[in-house]
Amino acid sequence: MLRPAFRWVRRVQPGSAAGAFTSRHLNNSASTAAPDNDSAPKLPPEVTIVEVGPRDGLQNERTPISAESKIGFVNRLAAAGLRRIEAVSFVSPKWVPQMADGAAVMAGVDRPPGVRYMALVPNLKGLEGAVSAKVHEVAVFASASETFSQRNINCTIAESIERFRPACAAAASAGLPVRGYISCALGCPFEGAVPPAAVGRVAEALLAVGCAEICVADTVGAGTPLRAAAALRAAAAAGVPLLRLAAHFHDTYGQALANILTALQMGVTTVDAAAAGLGGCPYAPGATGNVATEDVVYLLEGCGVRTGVDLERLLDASDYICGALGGGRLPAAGAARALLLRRRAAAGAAAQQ
Ligand SMILES: CC(C)(COP(=O)([O-])OP(=O)([O-])OC[C@H]1O[C@@H](n2cnc3c(N)ncnc32)[C@H](O)[C@@H]1OP(=O)([O-])[O-])[C@@H](O)C(=O)NCCC(=O)NCCSC(=O)C[C@@](C)(O)CC(=O)[O-]
Repeated sequence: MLRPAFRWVRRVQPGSAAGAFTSRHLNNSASTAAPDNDSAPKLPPEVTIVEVGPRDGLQNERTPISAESKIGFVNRLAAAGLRRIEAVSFVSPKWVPQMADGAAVMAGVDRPPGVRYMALVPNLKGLEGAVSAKVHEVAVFASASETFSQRNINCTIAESIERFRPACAAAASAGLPVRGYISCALGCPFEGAVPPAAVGRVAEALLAVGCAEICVADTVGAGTPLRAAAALRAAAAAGVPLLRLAAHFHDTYGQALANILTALQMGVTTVDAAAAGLGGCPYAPGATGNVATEDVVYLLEGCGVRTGVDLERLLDASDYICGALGGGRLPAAGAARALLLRRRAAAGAAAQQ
């Protein structure tokens, strides 16, 4: 059984901010107010959502998206209250053409106080691009699976760590904190099951090269709560403090929210999500989108956990990027889809009056 390391509970009082949130977004037949009884999940009072839509969400889109649209998306996410946004990557444009305009995107985004932009970098060259673009944080990305490492960044896990070493040193000199992703931590599209011990080894190596935060990532979105807990426990046992662990779950098998609750009950307080559930990795066949930010906000605020995100403004961002992607794009499911459809129906009805 999973034993929560932390026992934070925040109960929602009628009329509180979280209560007001639920009444605006629910039908009369349902309520997300946290039950005032001992069966309520033990959750932290607040959670940081790292918005990865502009990078992980868009990198796999086949049709080129203009820098202007990416900038409009990022600015709306910041306006919605998201305070850490993975906006771009500086990777080889031959490998991921969609992300080739990272410098132009970063040159165009608003920089409101308190908003931190992050860039994904695979090596020193990428780090140099990120520093020039004046991001606030960078992320390197290793894998717990050898095959995925080869397919995604064309080197072994050990070689990837050696590439990160100079990049992390240069980031430290530039004053940029580094996040280290562990991709395929809950399973690999090529190797299948990934042992938690592999996650622990990579976590230890990423810490050793200077990563300040370790992000356990379910790249294929096939993990379940027990597998999520085992991977997070392995990273924690390798020496990563719970408050420096982040959870990144794709939702291919519809397990992401359950996995997030598990992570939060263990004491993790940082989770990744992408507006409108965008996403997928070009080198992870079969994997679909990230857990939708709307779904995470809806769940957490409904459980009395503060996210700082304004759901209406988040929908502005999702509506905007879905429009830019064209083809009548909508989130696949969940609160993200329901809320966006409801908003569009209301706008349509208002236009007819
Ligand atoms: C790592 C490499 C570069 C190795 O690629 P390579 O071909 O082995 O390396 P190379 O050093 O021979 O470089 C090839 C070319 O790329 C250039 N290059 C080299 N580095 C850079 C750079 N930073 N920025 C711009 N250009 C770069 C380099 O200069 C050269 O250019 P050329 O001489 O041929 O004209 C390549 O494999 C790569 O860029 N891979 C990135 C793949 C990627 O972005 N995948 C998606 C992100 S990972 C992910 O989605 C998972 C995650 C993090 O989200 C977690 C989760 O969801 O679970």
